[in-house]
Amino acid sequence: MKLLKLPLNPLGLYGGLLVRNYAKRALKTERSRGSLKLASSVGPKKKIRSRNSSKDKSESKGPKSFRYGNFGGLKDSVSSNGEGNERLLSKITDFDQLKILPSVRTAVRQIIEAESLYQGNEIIPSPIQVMSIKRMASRLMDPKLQVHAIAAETGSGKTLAYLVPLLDYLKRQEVEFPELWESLKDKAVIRSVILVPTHELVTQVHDTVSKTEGVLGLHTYKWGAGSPYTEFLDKVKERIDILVTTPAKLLSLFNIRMISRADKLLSHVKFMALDEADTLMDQSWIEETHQAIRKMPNANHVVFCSATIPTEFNKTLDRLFPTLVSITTPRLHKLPSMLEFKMIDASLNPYKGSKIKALAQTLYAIVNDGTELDYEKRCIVFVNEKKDVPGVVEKLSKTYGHDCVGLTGSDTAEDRATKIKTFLDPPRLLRSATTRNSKDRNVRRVKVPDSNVTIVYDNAARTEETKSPLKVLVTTDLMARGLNFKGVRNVILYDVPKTSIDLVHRAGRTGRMRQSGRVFMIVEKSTKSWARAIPKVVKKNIAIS
Ligand SMILES: Nc1ncnc2c1ncn2[C@@H]1O[C@H](COP(=O)(O)OP(=O)(O)OP(=O)(O)O)[C@@H](O)[C@H]1O
Repeated sequence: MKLLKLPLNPLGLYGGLLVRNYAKRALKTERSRGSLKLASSVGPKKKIRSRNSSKDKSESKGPKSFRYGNFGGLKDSVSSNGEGNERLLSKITDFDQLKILPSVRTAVRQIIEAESLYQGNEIIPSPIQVMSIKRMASRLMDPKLQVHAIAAETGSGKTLAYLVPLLDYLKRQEVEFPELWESLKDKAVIRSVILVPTHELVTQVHDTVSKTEGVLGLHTYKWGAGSPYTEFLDKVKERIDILVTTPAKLLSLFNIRMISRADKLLSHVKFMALDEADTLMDQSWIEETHQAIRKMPNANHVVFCSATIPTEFNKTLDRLFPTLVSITTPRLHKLPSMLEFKMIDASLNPYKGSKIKALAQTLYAIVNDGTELDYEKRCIVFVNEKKDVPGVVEKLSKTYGHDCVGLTGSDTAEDRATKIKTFLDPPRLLRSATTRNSKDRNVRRVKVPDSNVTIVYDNAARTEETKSPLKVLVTTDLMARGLNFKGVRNVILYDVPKTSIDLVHRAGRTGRMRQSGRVFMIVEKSTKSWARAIPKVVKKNIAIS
């Protein structure tokens, strides 16, 4: 499809353009002083090329870097200014060294203490947090539009990487622009918006954001699946400093009869963040996302955030926002460093092609391997197709007796929230750490034939009072994005993911923020050639592209 390139104004203003592969309409973007005006021109509706029809370039090129799946599709992760970043990251090891208001620093520490499972001796900013806070602090209050794209590996603390600048912006606006603040503080306005793709993420991100209300006196609101309009209206009357919602929900503002001027509510939004941005800018989302962004024309800051930068997404952002500043860490597109990656070949004995048997064996190994002895174990099983979830759940529950739930987009929002809670919460302590008499504890290691899986039999895990129950969640990519499964140590890829993007996000549900984690991938005749290299890629710390 020919790209329709319209003239770029030397002052950085830019005409419309055709967002290839994603949008059906030309996006016409122009920028006036300090504000972003996105007006869609009714560009000719272009047929969206289906992703599978595009010949995957990596197939023709052969394995230049580690390309994976039908089409790798990840932008080669050359992090900008590698040298400089290394120096910066070695110097800054404390939030006190970052230019943020003391009250915001206090709020950040409270959030991390309340939420993080990482029990290091002191709280230190993660690399992406250092880089994004440092980068944005320098011109945070400039009246001109600034666009940033934050990208780092899964579980690296990206939420705070965009939230800290947002909090600092709101609080500095109050202090440095007192007249403006006086005119806003008692008004029905929304000051900033965080857009995410799923209602689970609305809840998760708002749980974090709401922890700032006490120390920073901010009014936050999550407008999720079940939130009634009347509740929203009550909240907005009291001013909403940070609204966490989805693009569709934000757009529904314009369908509420009781709100005559929804545009006025959003005219004061000065900071917007799009988390899991490559999803929000994907072909199935971009219409809504584009419209939602257009409804906030006076934003000073637009921050895109993701753990993966698909090539097309990168091109789209470059064309939509030529002044965009990308902030990436050297670990972008690498699987978490603490991850153990194991493969089970279902085509070999004893599975003889049965993936469900391979899955059952892996779960058996997890139950009996003596890990997480004093805690309830949890495992997430990812399948490629929603239609396969019930069958896998049925087999695991009925044939193998596992405590197993299935979760897909067909579930109601309430059911999804109930089912996922056990996996998002920190691990449940089963009993005080029982001392095991080491002399009668024996551990046997049995290697599963033709695989790199070793089953560790630990008798301490098998006696009734110390048996660790295992809860299993079977789901799809719907739950692979952004969800912070706290302390989940095991992810099983029942199907080989179709793309590198899916692989990175699924595997990234474990091994988060310097914690250990294991990924077991079940391969079969048709997939093992692709997948064979992955354990080495992880071991050698190579980026997946
Ligand atoms: N500086 C820090 N020190 C310790 N723990 C942290 C720090 N920053 C964030 N965390 C914790 O790390 C975990 C992962 O953070 P977060 O969910 O923001 O990661 P992410 O990069 O957004 O992951 P994903 O790419 O999967 O969305 C959370 O439990 C969070 O509380």
